[in-house]
Amino acid sequence: MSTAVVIGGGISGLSSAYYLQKTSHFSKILVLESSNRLGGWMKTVTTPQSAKLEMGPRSVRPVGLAGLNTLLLSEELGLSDEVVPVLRSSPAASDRYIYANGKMNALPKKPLSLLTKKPPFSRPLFRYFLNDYVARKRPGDAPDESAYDFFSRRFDEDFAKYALDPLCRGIFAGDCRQLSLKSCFPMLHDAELRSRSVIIGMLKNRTKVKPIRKCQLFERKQAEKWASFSFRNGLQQLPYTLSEVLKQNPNVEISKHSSCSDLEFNDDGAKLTVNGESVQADHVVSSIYSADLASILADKHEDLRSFLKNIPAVDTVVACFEFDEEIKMRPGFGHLTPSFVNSCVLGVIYDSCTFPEHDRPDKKSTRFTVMMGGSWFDDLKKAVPSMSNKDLGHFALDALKTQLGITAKPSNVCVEHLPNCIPQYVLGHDNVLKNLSSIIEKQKLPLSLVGSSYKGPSVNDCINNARLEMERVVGKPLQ
Ligand SMILES: Cc1cc2nc3c(=O)[nH]c(=O)nc-3n(C[C@H](O)[C@H](O)[C@H](O)COP(=O)(O)OP(=O)(O)OC[C@H]3O[C@@H](n4cnc5c(N)ncnc54)[C@H](O)[C@@H]3O)c2cc1C
Ligand SMILES: C=Cc1c2[nH]c(c1C)Cc1[nH]c(c(CCC(=O)O)c1C)Cc1[nH]c(c(C)c1CCC(=O)O)Cc1[nH]c(c(C)c1C=C)C2
Repeated sequence: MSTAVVIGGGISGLSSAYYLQKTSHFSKILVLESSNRLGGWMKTVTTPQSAKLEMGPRSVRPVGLAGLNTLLLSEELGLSDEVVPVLRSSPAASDRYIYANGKMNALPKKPLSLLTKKPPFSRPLFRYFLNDYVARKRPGDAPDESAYDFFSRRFDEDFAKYALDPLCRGIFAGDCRQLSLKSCFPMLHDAELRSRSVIIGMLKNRTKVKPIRKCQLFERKQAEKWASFSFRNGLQQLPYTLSEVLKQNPNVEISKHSSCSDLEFNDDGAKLTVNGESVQADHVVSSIYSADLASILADKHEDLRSFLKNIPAVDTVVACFEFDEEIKMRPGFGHLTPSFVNSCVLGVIYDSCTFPEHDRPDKKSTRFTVMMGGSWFDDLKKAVPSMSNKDLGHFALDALKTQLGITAKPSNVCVEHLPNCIPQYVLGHDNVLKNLSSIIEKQKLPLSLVGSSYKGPSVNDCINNARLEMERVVGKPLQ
């Protein structure tokens, strides 16, 4: 009997177990989750009036191979009729704003609008794109470059400040001056190597994704032109359904309230300590934050630990609001704030515009999410010294007032502090990954590293990277 132990019951751990149980490579798969719920950062709170509040991710983009993989998985899990799509024609897909210089600035969405100067930018956007055409190219072996330096060099510093800076806050809750271009935006990095202009290089590299087998959800997404999607009961429905499907397999055991506190590899595989008891495994899949893995690894794995600890992560505070009235405002997905405008408040999501299906069904209401902290968590601590959920809620409500003019009293407020929730791919991240793989390979450790710490933070990345790694373990493609 051979056993695989998966540490962590978030989307990465559950997808790893799902892909593993498709083969008979292991006769037993044990998923350990330290908390009392599955899903990790994917967490939907349902209010007593049946509104859905997303405390973590809220939508998935069905683009690229990884997006297709999530559609395939959703269909396999029987979730096709539960999908709630956002169409490309919806303002929630096309309209995004930057709150800067005291007002809301719509990001250009039509090619013609690139020709005129649109605040907050000081020049028409096509001028930045001309810069890209004549910009100095760096050799392929040049040292890792920050996203900010790349954008300043290729486009303009103004563009980096007003467009890239908020974008990095809206994906990594991070500082573009510290994030690695190559690790955070590999497509841009590759485009520069391939072409004189990054924009042309990106356009050239657009490949048509084709499913390896019939996928009705993919066909629907193409026909209906989806920009993103969630599920009827919120995004948490995906990990919950995954766990329900896994529980039907007698070879899989999912154990909540099971914290792994020690992990040591030996000649027989691996020995784990779970709630004080010893568990033996032939293979270990770690889906937890890399520095948390470092903290449970035995001293003899110091080489591995030192690289795992080298991947920083940031905390965020998520504040969800529900107002029992219709709040009239410009439609869109939401707005972001550049760090020089308001370091603590990263941005606001207009949830009711994106997923009206998640509003309470019995009366008109409006939901918003304010995201705070990230790389500027210390500034948030200074602004809200108590860091109590109540005070953080008031601080977020103040931002809604200043940035959107909302003065109504919310009927529901849900605030959560998410520690180390977004790993940061800072300069040198690619080297850390190379070192980790090389140690695992050289020492033949029966260890898989999956999860948002390594090769992409999106839900799509987490699921797709879990599949790719499980394929490596079992030595064959898994569909
Ligand atoms: C606020 C926020 C908004 C986001 N928005 C989006 C979005 O809109 N779209 C998108 O695609 N992505 C988004 N993301 C990113 C995405 O949600 C995450 O990257 C992804 O959910 C991470 O999943 P994971 O399984 O890798 O890790 P986690 O969700 O962290 O799962 C790890 C699990 O392991 C458990 N665990 C930890 N230590 C132990 C231990 N020692 N023993 C046992 N169990 C342990 C934890 O309790 C947890 O359940 C967002 C993330 C955040 C935080
Ligand atoms: C704390 C602020 C954050 C907001 N979203 C995230 C954080 C950390 C995390 C996140 N958001 C997206 C992804 C997936 C990226 C992908 O490759 O699919 C992650 C990890 C999606 C996303 N959200 C925004 C953008 C521009 C993107 C990229 C993909 C896309 O174009 O849809 C915008 C955005 N995010 C946040 C806000 C307030 C916001 C506003 C417009 C919050």
